[in-house]
Amino acid sequence: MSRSEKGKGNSRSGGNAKPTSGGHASRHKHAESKHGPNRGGKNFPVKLAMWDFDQCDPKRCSGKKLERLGLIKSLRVGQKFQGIVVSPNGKGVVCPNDLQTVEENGAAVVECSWARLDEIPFNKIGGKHERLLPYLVAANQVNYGRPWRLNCVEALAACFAIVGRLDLATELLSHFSWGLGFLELNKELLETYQKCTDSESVKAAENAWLEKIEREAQERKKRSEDDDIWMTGNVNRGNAGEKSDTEDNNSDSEENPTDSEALHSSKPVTYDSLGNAIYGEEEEEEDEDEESDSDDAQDQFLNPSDKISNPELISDVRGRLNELSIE
Ligand SMILES: C[S@@+](CC[C@H](N)C(=O)[O-])C[C@H]1O[C@@H](n2cnc3c(N)ncnc32)[C@H](O)[C@@H]1O
Repeated sequence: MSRSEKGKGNSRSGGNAKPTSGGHASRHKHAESKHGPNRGGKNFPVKLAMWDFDQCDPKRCSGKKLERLGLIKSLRVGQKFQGIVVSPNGKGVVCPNDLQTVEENGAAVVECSWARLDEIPFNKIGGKHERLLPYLVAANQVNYGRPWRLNCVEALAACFAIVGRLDLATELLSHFSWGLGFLELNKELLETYQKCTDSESVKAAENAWLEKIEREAQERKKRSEDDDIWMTGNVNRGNAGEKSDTEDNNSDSEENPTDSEALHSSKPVTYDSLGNAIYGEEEEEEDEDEESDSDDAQDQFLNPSDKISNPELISDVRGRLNELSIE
């Protein structure tokens, strides 16, 4: 029986989705001509594998790119993997104690769409060492800045970095123009996780980080509300914004608008990493970034805590926690 026939048989007994079992001939031809023979994932120091359910845009799919490069091997439904399986179906999180398993048996991912996880027959794939990833922020062009939603190459690299093999993480990500930005964006967090031991200690570090960024967001919100009340001045005086001849009110001039004016203006307010409010001009820059190539857009948030200190993102984080059944 050929490999693809075996895959078909197994996927029938599993869920609805069928993995592509290594892709069709033309893709292999492409891999051979451009990057040398695809040796089924043998071009990397440790084993890399994926179950590919062919649900993503092939042009943007990091798993397919790794396959074209001959770095990763495709597994079929029904086939289990002995190394660390980084999966939304994981129970514990990847931890430094996983180092030996990674070095001896490698790491695998599930190449599928985040929107179609319910189609994946998780009971027919995976292995003994299925793991979630702790809180990390995506740097890829599709989900840039989103916590937990890493793509396949980021997920594999995160696993390597957490177990202390930053060399493998760097090597893998260097095949992607935005790749090393992932390590930069998550530097502090990855260093924190690397200092842990087991799954529980990584989880504790993750919770401490989440509490910290949530506390910071609350503090910024409170500071902005306090400033607002303070700068509004004595409402009993009526003409709070009117110029007077006293020195105290000199800053209320057109040339030097107060924070209150800025806060009440229609211009949007953003915050820098120190919690300082920035009014107006920043928005234009962000718009430019949005329109520009997403590689440039990465420069916006180099500190993960900056990105998450935003009420919308906090609720996004909570949403992801629920989606991934993380307490
Ligand atoms: C849902 S797929 C999306 C792949 C994407 N289309 C790409 O181009 O790579 C990403 C895979 O990476 C792994 N992954 C990413 N983030 C994860 C997390 N927070 N916990 C566990 N696994 C994760 C899982 O194997 C997951 O199925």
